Amino acid sequence: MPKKSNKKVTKNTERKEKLREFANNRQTQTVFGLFMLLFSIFLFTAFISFFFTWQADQSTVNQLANKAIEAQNLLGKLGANLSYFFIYKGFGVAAILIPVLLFFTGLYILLKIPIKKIFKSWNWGMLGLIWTATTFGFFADKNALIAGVVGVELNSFLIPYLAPLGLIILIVFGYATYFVIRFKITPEKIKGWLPKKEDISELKNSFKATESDENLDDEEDNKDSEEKNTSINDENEIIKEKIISLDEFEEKDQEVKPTSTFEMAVKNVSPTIQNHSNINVSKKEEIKEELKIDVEQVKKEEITTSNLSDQLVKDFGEFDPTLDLGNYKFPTLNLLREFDDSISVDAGELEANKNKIVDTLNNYKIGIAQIKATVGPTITLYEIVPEAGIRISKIKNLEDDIALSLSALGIRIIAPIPGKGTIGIEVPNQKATVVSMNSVIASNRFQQSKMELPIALGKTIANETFIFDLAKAPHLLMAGATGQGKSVGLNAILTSLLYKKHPAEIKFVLVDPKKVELTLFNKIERHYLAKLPDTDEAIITDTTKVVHTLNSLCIEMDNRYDLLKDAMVRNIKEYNEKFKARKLNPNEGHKFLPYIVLVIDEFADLIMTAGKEVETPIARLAQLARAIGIHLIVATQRPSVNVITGIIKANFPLRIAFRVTSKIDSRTILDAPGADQLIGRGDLLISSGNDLIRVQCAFVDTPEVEKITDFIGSQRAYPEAYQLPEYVGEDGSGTELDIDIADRDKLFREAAETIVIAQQGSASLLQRKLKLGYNRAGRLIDQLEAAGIVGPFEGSKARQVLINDLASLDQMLADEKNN
Ligand SMILES: Nc1ncnc2c1ncn2[C@@H]1O[C@H](COP(=O)(O)OP(=O)(O)OP(=O)(O)O)[C@@H](O)[C@H]1O
Repeated sequence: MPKKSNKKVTKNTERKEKLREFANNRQTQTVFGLFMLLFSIFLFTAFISFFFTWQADQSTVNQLANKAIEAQNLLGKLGANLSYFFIYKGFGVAAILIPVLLFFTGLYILLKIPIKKIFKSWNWGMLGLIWTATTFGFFADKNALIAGVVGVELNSFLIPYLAPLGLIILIVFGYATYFVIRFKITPEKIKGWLPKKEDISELKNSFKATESDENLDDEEDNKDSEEKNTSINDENEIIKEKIISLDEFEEKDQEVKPTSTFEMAVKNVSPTIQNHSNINVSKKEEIKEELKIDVEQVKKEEITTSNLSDQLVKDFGEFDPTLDLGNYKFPTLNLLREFDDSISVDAGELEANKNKIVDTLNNYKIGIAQIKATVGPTITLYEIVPEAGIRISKIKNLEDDIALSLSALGIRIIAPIPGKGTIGIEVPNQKATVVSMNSVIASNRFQQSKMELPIALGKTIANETFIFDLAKAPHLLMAGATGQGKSVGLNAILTSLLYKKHPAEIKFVLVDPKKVELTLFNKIERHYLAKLPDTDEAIITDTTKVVHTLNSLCIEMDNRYDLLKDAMVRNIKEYNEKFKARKLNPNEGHKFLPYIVLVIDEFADLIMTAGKEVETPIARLAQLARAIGIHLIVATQRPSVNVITGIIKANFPLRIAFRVTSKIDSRTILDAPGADQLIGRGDLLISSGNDLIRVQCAFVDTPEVEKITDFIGSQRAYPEAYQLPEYVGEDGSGTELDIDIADRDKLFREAAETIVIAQQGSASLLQRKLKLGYNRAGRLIDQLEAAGIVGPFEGSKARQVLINDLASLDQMLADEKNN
C-alpha cells in the first residue's frame, strides 16, 4: 500500500512539474498573452457596441444556437451575449474595467512583468468594479444597464441598513480608502501640493533682500527692547549680519564661500556672542525652523530578485547538452557476456601452497608467526607475519626460491605491504577466473560512481572492482609485451566510458597505426568520435594525420583555455556547470565542452616514424590539457626509454604495466620491478605515484565490442563527427601542394628517381633510402605529386607512381625545364 501511494505522489508531482514547465514555457506565455490582448479588444468593442444595440439584441440573449436570429452588436451574437452577461447581469458601465484589466494582463504576460503585479491589478480592479457598480446603482436609480445586477442588488441590500446618506458615506469612504492605499495619498502629500508658507516668505525675502536685516532687527528690537541695551543692539546687528550671511551660505549650498570680512566679523563679535549666545541661537533656530525641508519622495527603484541567468534557467531549465540526442539509449548490460565469476580455488591448493611457503622459509630459518590467504581472480595473496627479529630483505631475496618450490611463474613478493605491516606473497591460481566486463560494469561501485570519467579496469586481488577516474589521472600510459592484454585493456577502458557517458559529454580521438585494433569504433563515429575537418576516416591510421591531429588538439586546447579564461573558471567541470546554468553566452563563442579522450595504440611506432613531431604536441597536451578536459591514453608494446622518454613519463603519473619481458622494461614503465613477474592475460600492475596495485583486467572480446558499437551505431546520431579545429602545417603541407619548381627540395630529383625505381610512392621509402626525417619526406612526396610523378593520397595504400622508368622521368623533367 505505501508503495502505491508513493507512486501516486510521484505521479502527481511529475504531472505538476509538467504543468509548471508548460506554464513557464515562453511560447505558451506568448500565445496566452496575445489571446488576452485580443480578447480584451473583442470585449471592449462588444461592450461599447452593446450600449447602442442592447435593445435590438435583446432577442439574441440565450439564443446563441438559433441561426435564425441575427445580432446588431459589432461582435455578433457572442459579443451581444457576453456584453449582456457582464454589463446587464454583472456590473453595468463598470464592466468596461474588465477588458481593460484583460488588456493589461495580456500586456504583462507578453512583457514578462512578474505575475504578482497581475494579481495586484486584478485585486484592485475587482474592488473598483464592485464599488463603481454600487455607486452607479445608487445614482442611476438602480438602472440595471448602468449599474448591472450586482450594483442594483448591492444597493437594495445596503440601503435598508445604512439609508441613502449612510451609503453615500460608505461609498465616499471606499473611494478615499482606495486612493489612500493605491496612490499612497496622505494628508502630508496633499499639504505638499498646496503652496507653502515658506515659499511665500522666501519670495518676499528675495524682494526685500536689502531690507530684511533692518526688518529683522526691528522685530528683535520690539521683542527685546525692555531687556536689551543699545550696545547689545549694535552687536546684534553684526551678529545678524553673520547669521544671514551664514544662512545664505547654507542656502546657496556653498555658493558663497566664507570671505575674509565674514571671518573678521566673527572674530570681532566673538566675545559678545558668548555673552548673548542664547538669544542668537534661538533666533537662528527660529529662522531655521521656518525653512522646513521638503523631502521629495524618491520612487523605489524596481529590482529583480533574480539575475538574467537565473531567469533563463527558470524559463527554460538548465542547459541540457544531451538534448540533441535526447532519445539516446545507453548500451544495456546484456550486450556483455556473463562468465562464471565465482572464484574456485580448492582448499587443497591453498593448503599445499601454504605448506610450501612455510617450508621454504623454514629452510632458510625464517619462522612465520601468522599466515593468511586472500583469493583473487587470478592470484592468491598470502600475507605472512614473520617471527620477531627476521629481516625483511632476507625474505625478499628468497623470491626465486619460493617460486621454485611452488613451481609457479609470476610469484611476486611485496615486503612489506604498504600500510599493513605484513609481507605479501602473490601466487597465481592454478585455474584463473576470467573477470567479465559485465561484472565490473554491473558493480555498484561503477554504477553509483560520481566520478567524471569512471573507468572500471578489472578486479583487485581482494576481488573488488577497481575503478579510477580518468579525469583525475589525468593521462594514462599503458605498456606490455605483445599478447599480454593491452588491446583488451584499451577496449575495457573505452567500454567503461561508453557505458557511463552520453555522446554529448565525451569524444574520442582514436589513433590506431595497426589499423585493426580499433576499427570497430568506426560505427560510432558520428556519436562519439572526433576528427579533423575534411577527412574521411575518423580513426587515424596514418602518421601524417596523427601529427596534424595532435597539433589540432593543441589548437583546441588553446581555444578551450581562452574560453575558460573568458568565463573566469579554472577547469572544464566548472566551465560546463556555468554553461549549464546559462551564465555563459553562446553568442560570445561559449559552448558546452565535451571531454576529449585521445587514445593512441602503438605509440612506439609513431615515435619511430615521426619522432619529435609527435612527441612535442603529446608532451604539450600531457602537460597542459588536464584542466580543459583532454585526456591521453597511450599504449605501447615497446617500453624502451627512447619511446617512453623522460618528458612523456613525467606527464603520465598513472601507468599500467601488463606483463613485460624484462625487469628493465618494468622499471621503464613503473619505476619499479614487478611487471616482469606478471602472468599475462590481463594481469597488470597499475601505479599512481608510490602505490602499485595488482589488478586482473576485465575481459571484453571483439564480439562484445561489436555488439556495443552496433547498439550505439544503430541509434540516431549527430550529422557528423565532432570537428576538431583545422591545422595547417608550418609549411602549409597540411593542405596545399608545392607547385613552384623553384621551391623544390634539393633532393627532389633523387627522391623522384628513388620512387620511380622502386615504383612505390611512399614517404617512408624516402625516409629510409635518403635518410630523411618524416617531415621532409612528406614534403618531397607532396612536391612529387604536384609534378605529376606520384598520384594522390590513397589512405592506407602507397601512392600510385605515374612515371614508369627513369628515361621517362628524365624526359619529363627536361620538358618541365624547357617550359
Ligand atoms: N583480461 C583478460 N582476461 C583474460 N584473457 C585475456 C585478457 N586480456 C587478454 N587476454 C588474452 O590475451 C590475448 C591477447 O590479448 P591482446 O590482444 O589484448 O594483447 P595485446 O597486448 O594487445 O597484444 P598485441 O600488442 O599483439 O596487440 C587475448 O586474445 C585473450 O585471449
